Amino acid sequence: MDGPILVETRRFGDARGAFSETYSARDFAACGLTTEFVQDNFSISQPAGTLRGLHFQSQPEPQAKLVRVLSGRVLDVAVDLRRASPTYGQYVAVELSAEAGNQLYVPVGFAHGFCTLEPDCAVAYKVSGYYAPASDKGLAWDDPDVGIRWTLPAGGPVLSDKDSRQPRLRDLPDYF
Ligand SMILES: Cc1cn([C@H]2C[C@H](O)[C@@H](COP(=O)(O)OP(=O)(O)O[C@H]3O[C@H](C)C(=O)[C@H](O)[C@H]3O)O2)c(=O)[nH]c1=O
Repeated sequence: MDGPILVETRRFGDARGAFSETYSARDFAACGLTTEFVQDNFSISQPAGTLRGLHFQSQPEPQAKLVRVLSGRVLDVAVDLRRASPTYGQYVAVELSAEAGNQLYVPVGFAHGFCTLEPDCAVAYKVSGYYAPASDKGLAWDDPDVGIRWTLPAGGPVLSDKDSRQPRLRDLPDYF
Protein backbone atom coordinates (compact mmCIF):
# COMPACT_ATOMS: atom_id res chain seq x y z
CA MET A 1 0.00 0.00 0.00
CA ASP A 2 1.27 3.46 -0.86
CA GLY A 3 1.78 5.44 2.32
CA PRO A 4 2.69 3.47 5.42
CA ILE A 5 6.36 2.54 5.77
CA LEU A 6 7.87 -0.21 7.93
CA VAL A 7 11.10 1.19 9.36
CA GLU A 8 13.96 -1.07 10.42
CA THR A 9 16.93 0.56 12.11
CA ARG A 10 20.39 -0.87 12.77
CA ARG A 11 20.90 -2.48 16.17
CA PHE A 12 24.38 -2.75 17.64
CA GLY A 13 24.47 -5.66 20.07
CA ASP A 14 27.19 -6.48 22.54
CA ALA A 15 27.61 -8.25 25.88
CA ARG A 16 25.69 -5.40 27.61
CA GLY A 17 22.66 -5.51 25.32
CA ALA A 18 22.05 -3.32 22.26
CA PHE A 19 21.99 0.24 20.90
CA SER A 20 19.97 1.73 18.03
CA GLU A 21 19.46 5.17 16.54
CA THR A 22 15.66 5.06 16.50
CA TYR A 23 15.25 8.33 14.59
CA SER A 24 17.56 10.48 12.47
CA ALA A 25 16.13 13.36 10.41
CA ARG A 26 19.11 13.10 8.05
CA ASP A 27 18.96 9.33 7.55
CA PHE A 28 15.16 9.24 7.33
CA ALA A 29 15.22 12.05 4.73
CA ALA A 30 17.77 10.07 2.75
CA CYS A 31 15.08 7.36 2.56
CA GLY A 32 12.45 9.89 1.50
CA LEU A 33 10.86 10.25 4.94
CA THR A 34 11.04 14.02 5.45
CA THR A 35 8.13 14.44 7.88
CA GLU A 36 8.92 16.95 10.61
CA PHE A 37 7.69 15.71 14.00
CA VAL A 38 6.67 18.17 16.71
CA GLN A 39 5.47 16.00 19.57
CA ASP A 40 6.39 12.71 21.23
CA ASN A 41 3.70 10.51 22.76
CA PHE A 42 3.91 7.56 25.12
CA SER A 43 1.31 5.09 26.30
CA ILE A 44 1.54 2.04 28.52
CA SER A 45 -1.12 -0.64 28.49
CA GLN A 46 -1.24 -3.18 31.31
CA PRO A 47 -3.72 -5.79 30.03
CA ALA A 48 -2.93 -7.88 26.96
CA GLY A 49 -5.66 -7.18 24.43
CA THR A 50 -5.73 -3.44 25.09
CA LEU A 51 -6.90 -1.85 21.86
CA ARG A 52 -6.26 1.86 21.34
CA GLY A 53 -7.82 3.25 18.18
CA LEU A 54 -8.53 3.74 15.57
CA HIS A 55 -7.64 7.41 15.75
CA PHE A 56 -6.64 10.29 13.50
CA GLN A 57 -6.71 14.07 13.55
CA SER A 58 -8.55 15.94 10.81
CA GLN A 59 -7.57 19.31 9.37
CA PRO A 60 -6.27 21.85 10.44
CA GLU A 61 -3.99 19.69 12.63
CA PRO A 62 -3.56 16.32 10.89
CA GLN A 63 -0.87 13.97 12.18
CA ALA A 64 1.58 11.62 10.59
CA LYS A 65 2.97 9.16 13.17
CA LEU A 66 6.14 7.16 13.71
CA VAL A 67 5.28 4.33 16.09
CA ARG A 68 7.59 2.03 18.03
CA VAL A 69 7.31 -0.36 20.95
CA LEU A 70 9.52 0.14 23.99
CA SER A 71 8.36 -3.03 25.75
CA GLY A 72 6.15 -5.90 24.65
CA ARG A 73 4.49 -6.59 21.29
CA VAL A 74 1.54 -4.97 19.52
CA LEU A 75 -0.36 -5.45 16.29
CA ASP A 76 -0.16 -1.99 14.74
CA VAL A 77 -2.79 -1.06 12.16
CA ALA A 78 -3.25 1.80 9.69
CA VAL A 79 -6.45 2.27 7.64
CA ASP A 80 -6.42 4.32 4.44
CA LEU A 81 -9.01 7.13 4.73
CA ARG A 82 -7.91 8.98 1.56
CA ARG A 83 -11.07 9.02 -0.57
CA ALA A 84 -9.17 9.22 -3.86
CA SER A 85 -6.78 6.41 -2.91
CA PRO A 86 -7.05 3.07 -4.73
CA THR A 87 -6.62 1.47 -1.30
CA TYR A 88 -9.32 3.57 0.42
CA GLY A 89 -10.81 1.57 3.28
CA GLN A 90 -8.03 -0.99 3.21
CA TYR A 91 -5.53 -1.51 6.03
CA VAL A 92 -2.03 -2.63 6.80
CA ALA A 93 -1.22 -4.53 9.99
CA VAL A 94 2.24 -5.29 11.31
CA GLU A 95 3.58 -6.68 14.56
CA LEU A 96 5.83 -4.14 16.24
CA SER A 97 7.93 -5.26 19.20
CA ALA A 98 10.67 -4.05 21.48
CA GLU A 99 12.62 -7.15 20.51
CA ALA A 100 12.44 -6.48 16.76
CA GLY A 101 13.00 -2.76 17.20
CA ASN A 102 10.84 -2.07 14.15
CA GLN A 103 8.65 0.99 13.60
CA LEU A 104 5.65 1.91 11.48
CA TYR A 105 5.34 5.27 9.72
CA VAL A 106 1.66 6.21 9.38
CA PRO A 107 1.10 9.14 6.99
CA VAL A 108 -1.57 11.81 7.23
CA GLY A 109 -4.79 10.36 5.85
CA PHE A 110 -4.71 7.14 7.83
CA ALA A 111 -6.48 6.06 11.00
CA HIS A 112 -4.09 4.39 13.42
CA GLY A 113 -4.50 1.94 16.24
CA PHE A 114 -2.88 -1.00 17.93
CA CYS A 115 -3.80 -3.97 20.06
CA THR A 116 -1.34 -5.26 22.63
CA LEU A 117 -0.28 -8.88 22.31
CA GLU A 118 1.03 -9.26 25.85
CA PRO A 119 0.73 -7.46 29.20
CA ASP A 120 2.58 -4.23 30.04
CA CYS A 121 3.22 -2.88 26.54
CA ALA A 122 4.84 0.56 26.25
CA VAL A 123 4.44 2.41 22.96
CA ALA A 124 6.20 5.62 21.98
CA TYR A 125 5.40 7.58 18.85
CA LYS A 126 6.29 10.83 17.17
CA VAL A 127 3.53 12.94 15.63
CA SER A 128 3.77 15.70 13.03
CA GLY A 129 0.92 17.81 14.43
CA TYR A 130 0.13 19.00 17.93
CA TYR A 131 -2.70 17.40 19.83
CA ALA A 132 -5.93 19.16 18.86
CA PRO A 133 -8.93 17.73 20.71
CA ALA A 134 -11.39 19.40 18.33
CA SER A 135 -9.71 17.56 15.44
CA ASP A 136 -9.39 14.23 17.28
CA LYS A 137 -11.49 11.72 15.29
CA GLY A 138 -11.95 7.98 15.23
CA LEU A 139 -13.01 4.92 13.28
CA ALA A 140 -14.62 1.79 14.73
CA TRP A 141 -11.97 -0.86 15.45
CA ASP A 142 -14.41 -3.57 14.35
CA ASP A 143 -15.89 -1.93 11.26
CA PRO A 144 -17.03 -4.89 9.10
CA ASP A 145 -16.35 -2.84 5.94
CA VAL A 146 -12.67 -2.69 6.91
CA GLY A 147 -12.49 -6.19 8.41
CA ILE A 148 -9.32 -5.84 10.46
CA ARG A 149 -8.11 -9.25 11.60
CA TRP A 150 -7.07 -8.37 15.13
CA THR A 151 -5.49 -10.90 17.47
CA LEU A 152 -7.81 -10.60 20.48
CA PRO A 153 -8.24 -12.31 23.84
CA ALA A 154 -11.28 -14.57 24.32
CA GLY A 155 -13.12 -11.84 26.25
CA GLY A 156 -12.57 -9.26 23.53
CA PRO A 157 -10.40 -6.14 23.61
CA VAL A 158 -9.97 -3.71 26.48
CA LEU A 159 -11.30 -0.41 25.08
CA SER A 160 -11.76 3.16 26.26
CA ASP A 161 -15.36 4.32 26.36
CA LYS A 162 -14.57 6.54 23.36
CA ASP A 163 -13.22 3.65 21.33
CA SER A 164 -16.23 1.49 22.10
CA ARG A 165 -18.40 3.86 20.11
CA GLN A 166 -16.39 5.21 17.18
CA PRO A 167 -18.19 5.70 13.82
CA ARG A 168 -17.98 3.31 10.90
CA LEU A 169 -16.11 4.20 7.72
CA ARG A 170 -19.36 4.67 5.79
CA ASP A 171 -20.44 7.32 8.32
CA LEU A 172 -17.22 9.35 8.18
CA PRO A 173 -17.10 12.68 6.31
CA ASP A 174 -14.44 13.21 3.63
CA TYR A 175 -11.61 14.24 5.92
CA PHE A 176 -8.77 13.53 3.45
C1 LIG B 1 -3.50 11.63 21.99
C2 LIG B 1 -3.38 12.59 23.14
C3 LIG B 1 -4.16 12.45 24.27
N1 LIG B 1 -4.03 13.35 25.30
C4 LIG B 1 -4.86 13.14 26.48
C5 LIG B 1 -6.37 13.11 26.21
C6 LIG B 1 -6.90 12.12 27.22
O1 LIG B 1 -7.24 12.81 28.42
C7 LIG B 1 -5.74 11.19 27.49
C8 LIG B 1 -5.88 9.84 26.80
O2 LIG B 1 -6.15 10.08 25.44
P1 LIG B 1 -6.65 8.90 24.53
O3 LIG B 1 -7.64 8.07 25.28
O4 LIG B 1 -7.08 9.50 23.20
O5 LIG B 1 -5.33 8.06 24.34
P2 LIG B 1 -5.15 6.83 23.32
O6 LIG B 1 -6.40 6.02 23.25
O7 LIG B 1 -3.88 6.18 23.67
O8 LIG B 1 -5.00 7.58 21.93
C9 LIG B 1 -3.87 7.41 21.11
O9 LIG B 1 -3.93 6.14 20.60
C10 LIG B 1 -3.82 5.90 19.23
C11 LIG B 1 -3.05 4.63 19.06
C12 LIG B 1 -3.27 6.96 18.39
O10 LIG B 1 -2.76 6.73 17.29
C13 LIG B 1 -3.39 8.35 18.82
O11 LIG B 1 -2.15 9.02 18.65
C14 LIG B 1 -3.91 8.59 20.16
O12 LIG B 1 -5.22 9.02 19.95
O13 LIG B 1 -4.56 11.85 27.01
C15 LIG B 1 -3.14 14.41 25.26
O14 LIG B 1 -3.04 15.21 26.19
N2 LIG B 1 -2.38 14.56 24.13
C16 LIG B 1 -2.45 13.69 23.07
O15 LIG B 1 -1.70 13.87 22.08
